[in-house]
Amino acid sequence: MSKERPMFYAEPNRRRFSDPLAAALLPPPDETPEDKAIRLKREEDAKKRSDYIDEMIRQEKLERKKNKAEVSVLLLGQSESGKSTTLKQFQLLHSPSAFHAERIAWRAVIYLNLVKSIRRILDALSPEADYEDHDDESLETATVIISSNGRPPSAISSTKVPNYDDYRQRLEPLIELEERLTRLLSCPEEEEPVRLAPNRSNGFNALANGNIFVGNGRPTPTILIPDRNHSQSLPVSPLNGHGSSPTSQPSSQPSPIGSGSSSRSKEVAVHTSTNWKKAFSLGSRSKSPKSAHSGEIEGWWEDPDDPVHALNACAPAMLDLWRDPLVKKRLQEKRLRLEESAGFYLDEISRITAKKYIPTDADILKARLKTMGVVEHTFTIPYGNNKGARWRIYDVGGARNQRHAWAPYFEDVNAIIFLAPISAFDQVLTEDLRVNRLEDSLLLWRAVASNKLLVKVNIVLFLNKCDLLQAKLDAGVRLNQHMVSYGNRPNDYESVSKYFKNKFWTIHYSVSPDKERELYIHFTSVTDTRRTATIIADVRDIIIKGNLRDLRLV
Ligand SMILES: Nc1nc2c(ncn2[C@@H]2O[C@H](COP(=O)(O)OP(=O)(O)OP(=O)(O)O)[C@@H](O)[C@H]2O)c(=O)[nH]1
Ligand SMILES: [Mg+2]
Repeated sequence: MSKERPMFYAEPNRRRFSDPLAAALLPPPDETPEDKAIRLKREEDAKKRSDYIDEMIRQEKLERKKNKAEVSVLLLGQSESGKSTTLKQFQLLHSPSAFHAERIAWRAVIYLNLVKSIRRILDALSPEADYEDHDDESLETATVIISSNGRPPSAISSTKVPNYDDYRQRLEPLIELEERLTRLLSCPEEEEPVRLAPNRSNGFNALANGNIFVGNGRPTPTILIPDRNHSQSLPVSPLNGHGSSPTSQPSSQPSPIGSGSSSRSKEVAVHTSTNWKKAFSLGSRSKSPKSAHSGEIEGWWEDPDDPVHALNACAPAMLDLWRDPLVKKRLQEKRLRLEESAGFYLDEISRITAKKYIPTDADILKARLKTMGVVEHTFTIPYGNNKGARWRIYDVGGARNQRHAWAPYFEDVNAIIFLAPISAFDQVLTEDLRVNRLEDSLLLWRAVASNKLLVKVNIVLFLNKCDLLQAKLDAGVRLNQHMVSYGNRPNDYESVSKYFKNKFWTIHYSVSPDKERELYIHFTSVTDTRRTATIIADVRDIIIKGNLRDLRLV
């Protein structure tokens, strides 16, 4: 029989000794056509199974690759555009335990925001304020509506507030409190100049100014607490003349606050590395003998040194001041709109000054800390059935003297979320009172959109502070008085927001090095958690898909 075997069987037969699998797969020599059909069917099924398994393995590899994918997102935009607030929303969604763990610590910032707002009001009420020029510090937290000539109105008020001296006296303890809070938050011994990136030719030089500290690589993350004082131009009043305060800064410390008006007019640097959040968290308080024995949790309200006591004692005076119709009138005359910033807390004085006050999510989202340098946060964000991609979100300082720090992040960033506060059309930059804030946003947007390093980066534009835009237009503020190009179009929210969207879109379209690059535009109010969560989910999908496309995974 073996002799009759055709030649082509000879080779496999020889292989039988070295390759048992090949041998096993050989068709039997006496195979009938029926057997052959059955065998072929069996082999076909086996191949199908094998292909299926191969496909599963390929998918698994793909999934693993996807899971390993890292996404870096840069938050850009001018100062007070809402970058840090957007970051807080990401935290709320994707790192809620870390957000909640820091809840108590935000008390200090909220107290300071409130106290500064009160001081801002008192400064505006002082008779000398009529002759005062608005300097940059005064513009920081309170919106100052600029007149059509681009300058804030100066001495236009006439309403006198008869209780002014009384308010000043009753609120005197807040001066000391402001100093203490600033000191507690700033940890001056750890202060050092912010190192900004080398001055590279990145298209931002024209938009940045001065104060460049050249350092190697990426800058040191720092946060600034904006100071709204403008007391240098004011004669000494009880609220300004706090140099004799027993808690004045010791002269050995590099004074971020200290005595005298000049120290208060400076901004205070707060490094993220100083753990200011820890300093104000529950766990940092030493336990009293009572709590040690009873196991009862001791709250900050039992600590006589906690700032809440001074604040709580001043609450009635703060309430009287904020509710006084003459004060409101005077603020109107001075064209100060405190509701737009830390003034939010003024409507919540009783709740915030309560001894057991715990900041709500909304309070934390409204808390204002100015960022300097670049702060990095990482999250694991799930996508589909994946365990999730590692996201790095960089929150930068948006003030002009911070913009040099952005460029080193351009090279390996996957996406940019650019924030433009469109409610700011009637405001000027703190850094340069000659520059309209919206104009600055448009210039900045042009620089980002045209940047060649960013040609492959997904860009998402948040036209932010839409809630404030709506309120402003409802209050009768006219866009065409600040932007002549708006002409006679209707001054309602729909028309104005559409106009801004077109403006930003046109700039992107005309200057983008890649005309095919998609631009995603959202109208946002990033302090609104529910709506922002939906937008963040959309943005997350866009960025992940874009990232996977770049990795050629989809
Ligand atoms: N009403 C309202 N307030 C907002 C909105 N977005 C931000 N804010 C507030 O505006 C202030 C500034 O926001 P931030 O997020 O600190 O601004 P930023 O862009 O990080 O500013 P820098 O750190 O100076 O670059 C904060 O008090 C926010 O609560 C918004 O959409 N609506
Ligand atoms: Mg910030």
